[in-house]
Order: sequence, then C-alpha cells, then structure tokens
Amino acid sequence: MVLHRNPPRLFGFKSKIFVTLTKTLRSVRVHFPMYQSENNREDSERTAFRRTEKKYKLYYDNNASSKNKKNKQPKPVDLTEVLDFRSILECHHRNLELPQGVVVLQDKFSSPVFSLQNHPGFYFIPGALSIEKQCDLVRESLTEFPQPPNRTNHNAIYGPIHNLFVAAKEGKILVEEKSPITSHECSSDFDCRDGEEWKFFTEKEASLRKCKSVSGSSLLRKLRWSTLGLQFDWSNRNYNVSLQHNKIPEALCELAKQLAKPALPAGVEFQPEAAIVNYFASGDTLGGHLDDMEADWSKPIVSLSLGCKAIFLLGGKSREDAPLAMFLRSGDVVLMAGEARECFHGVPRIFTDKENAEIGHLETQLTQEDDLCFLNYIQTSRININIRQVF
Ligand SMILES: O=C(O)CCC(=O)C(=O)O
Ligand SMILES: [Fe+2]
Repeated sequence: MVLHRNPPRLFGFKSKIFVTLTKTLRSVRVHFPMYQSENNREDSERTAFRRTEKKYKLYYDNNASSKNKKNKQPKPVDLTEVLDFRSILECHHRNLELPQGVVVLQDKFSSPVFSLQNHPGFYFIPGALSIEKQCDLVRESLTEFPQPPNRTNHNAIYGPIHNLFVAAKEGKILVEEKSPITSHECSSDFDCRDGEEWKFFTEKEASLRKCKSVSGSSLLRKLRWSTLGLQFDWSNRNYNVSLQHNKIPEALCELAKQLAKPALPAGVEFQPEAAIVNYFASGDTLGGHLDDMEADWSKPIVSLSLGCKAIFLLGGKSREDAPLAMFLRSGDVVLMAGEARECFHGVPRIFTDKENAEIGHLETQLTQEDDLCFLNYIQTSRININIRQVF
C-alpha cells in the first residue's frame, strides 16, 4: 500500500479533478496507486527517482510455489549501495575514518552528527534517541498522537475516532449510527459526513445493530498518518489554522528543539508548530516528494525513526537526479534544512522480517504485560515523526 494522505473520498467522484490538480503541483508529495500501477511500467520508470524507488520496493517472488501471500518470499534486493550511517559511525569510532563525501560535524554531542558534502542542509544523527525514548514515542504515537482534535487519515470517512489503539486491543468494532448532526454543525468542510456518527461497540453489541461496521484492528492496520499541532489539510495542501488543534506535547517539543540545533546558527531556536506521524506496515511506501508548505525553509524538519528499519532516498532538486539510498533504523534522526528542503525524498521500503528489521533492542525493552500490544504492532511496523516550524 502506498501511503496517501488525501481524504479517501477523493478517490470517488472527485478523483479526476484531484489527479489533474496534483499533476499540476510542483511537488506531488503523495504517490497514488494509479501512478504506480504495475501495468504502467513506463510511468513507474519515468524518472531517476522512480527507478531507484522501484529498485528497493518490496516485490514478492512470482515463482514461489505457494499462492499463500504469507509464505511468499520477498524478492532479494541488492543493498550494497545503501549508505549505512551506523557502520560509518562504528568505523569512525574505531579509526576516525570517514567515507568520501561524509563529514562529521561535532563529537561532543553524545551522538556524532553526519552531513554530506553534496547535500548541504542534510544531517543524520545515528542512534540519537535512547531506547527508553524510542519506547515512549512508540506508545505515544499509538495512543496519544492519533487522539482528536489531532486528525488522521480516518477522519474523512469516520470523523474523529477516540481511543483507536485500545479499541483495537479489546476487539471492538466501529459502527455507523445515524445521528441528528447536520452538515452546518461540522467542524470543517472536508469533515462532514451528513448525519453519520461512528462509535465503538463490543462484537456482540455490533452484531445486534446491523449497521455498517469495521473492526478496530483493521482501522489500526490502516492508520497511515496523524497530525499534531497545527493541522495540515491534505486536500488543499496548506496548514488550516482555523482547525481546532492542541499544541505539540511539551516533551516532543523540547526534544525537537535540542535535536534541531546542529542545523541552525548559534542562538537561533527551532519553534515546533506542527508534526506528521507516519505509520508504515510491510509493503507501505512514501513516494518522492518535497515538504514545501512551511514559510521558512532555513528551519529544519526534524524527522525521527521508530521501529522497523527502512530505506530512505535523498534525491536532488529534480526527480531526474539519482537519489542516494540510506538505512533508517529505530532511534535515528534526520534533519533537513536549507537546500536539503528543496530535495526530493521518500521511503520506498521498510523491512519487517526478523533479520532485517533490527528492533532487537525494542523487543528486550517492551516485555511488560502492558507493553506487549505495542511490541506486537512495532514488530511489523515503522513509525516516523517529523516535526516542523510552520511560520
Ligand atoms: O518516513 C520518513 O522517514 C520520511 C517522512 C517524510 O518525508 C514526510 O513525512 O514528509
Ligand atoms: Fe518529507
């Protein structure tokens, strides 16, 4: 599944208009399934960025004898060209050597900060987040961050959903109920669902209601994004300051301010105002895009990785520039500021198999009874939190 952040109803009658609109935008941050269709091979290989995405994307071996997807083997991928900042860090610790084009910024920081000669404004901090911090952020990303008034990809269909993670854990079912709410009472245009209201019920209660329903666990699996702080309106591609919102939680704000420092001149402080939390399951990708809706590009985007290992592609200012592939592991932090903000980037692959996911440290930490549900989720998922200053 390709990560898409537009309200799904746009795939209905509005889809043609929306496709035309998005094609005219300079940066299409969203990849639509129809753009990437396997039937449309030419299109998927059109640019250098697309070709590299295709190289690393998850494909299954067609020749595998079993038709059962669970037993299908992923096609092997050549990972020899993927930059690995963890081994660069280990090597640097051993003998202070660095590969050509990689620069180390500061060593007094507990984790060194790497930058790339060819990509000014891009910074990589391997293992910047402690294991405890990673676990806290995984828990928060699943319980607190998707809570209303924060919006998620589910808002457009179901309206605000409270306590999705707990409901999924308890086997609850979301059921549609007709209510007297009328359109003019809705909080925003793109959130109106003409008198429908969805509520969680136990399986037994839901079966008695005979209404449209969907399981909490299926909704959790399909959770693609949530937004914190100022809310981003994906259909209009702007921050809609009139939407009700909470400030970014204090601890996340402080963390982002600290982490942003290497990308800012001394004395300039980062002001976190909005964040996007991306949830990836096996096979999910985030297509090449630019993040260009913020006013001041000298301020970094602070991007935190949690859970399964991923491949991140850092391209140039054109999709024709061949991107650099690098691994992103749980605890790694990326900063993109200045010129790097004009560079296309995306995530073509996450690794959910035991050998490649590299989440052993989370598995040893999340052992308490209460944590098993988080462990269960993160063993086959990746979460990315990227924090922005909007104005
Ligand atoms: O998942 C990632 O590491 C990158 C996310 C990203 O680029 C975005 O949300 O704009
Ligand atoms: Fe991005």
